[in-house]
Amino acid sequence: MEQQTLIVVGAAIVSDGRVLGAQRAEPAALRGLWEFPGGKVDPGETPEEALVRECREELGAAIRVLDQIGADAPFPPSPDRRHTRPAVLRLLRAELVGGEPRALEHLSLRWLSGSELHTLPWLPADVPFLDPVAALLVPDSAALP
Ligand SMILES: Nc1nc2c([nH]c(=O)n2[C@H]2C[C@H](O)[C@@H](COP(=O)(O)OP(=O)(O)OP(=O)(O)O)O2)c(=O)[nH]1
Repeated sequence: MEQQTLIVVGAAIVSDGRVLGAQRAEPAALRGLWEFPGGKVDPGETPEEALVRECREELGAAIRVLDQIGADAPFPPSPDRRHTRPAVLRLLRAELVGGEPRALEHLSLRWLSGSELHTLPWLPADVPFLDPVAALLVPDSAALP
């Protein structure tokens, strides 16, 4: 039987021209790399519901999901085999509607301008999304008051 594709949703939360980047704590092979907050869509959940849940759990914040950025990007099984199904990363633009994000499960969080976005080591699946996300941001921090 063919395995169903695992959808991982990430949130490009944009506020004041910056996007929220999150630094992974685990697994060891991914520790220190940057990602968009989010996670796997659970059975019975829509991708949007999963993203709202993940942001509440990981950031302690409420978001509203807007539209999808780019197309689903396939990525390989996780190095620790926590998932072995074919997987795609779906990036959804979102806005904060409640609470200030906190690093409840990440090593750190940063609000990134367009130029800062490209200076960090991202998970490989995220790299193709950086240019379309940067287009939504102020070009660099110096441009902000
Ligand atoms: N959250 C998130 N995961 C990403 C991104 N890019 C990327 O390749 N991934 C990968 C890393 C993991 O292999 C997988 C998501 O796993 P996860 O551990 O964040 O998901 P989860 O919270 O649902 O995990 P679990 O502990 O319930 O198993 O997707 C991204 O931008 N955000």
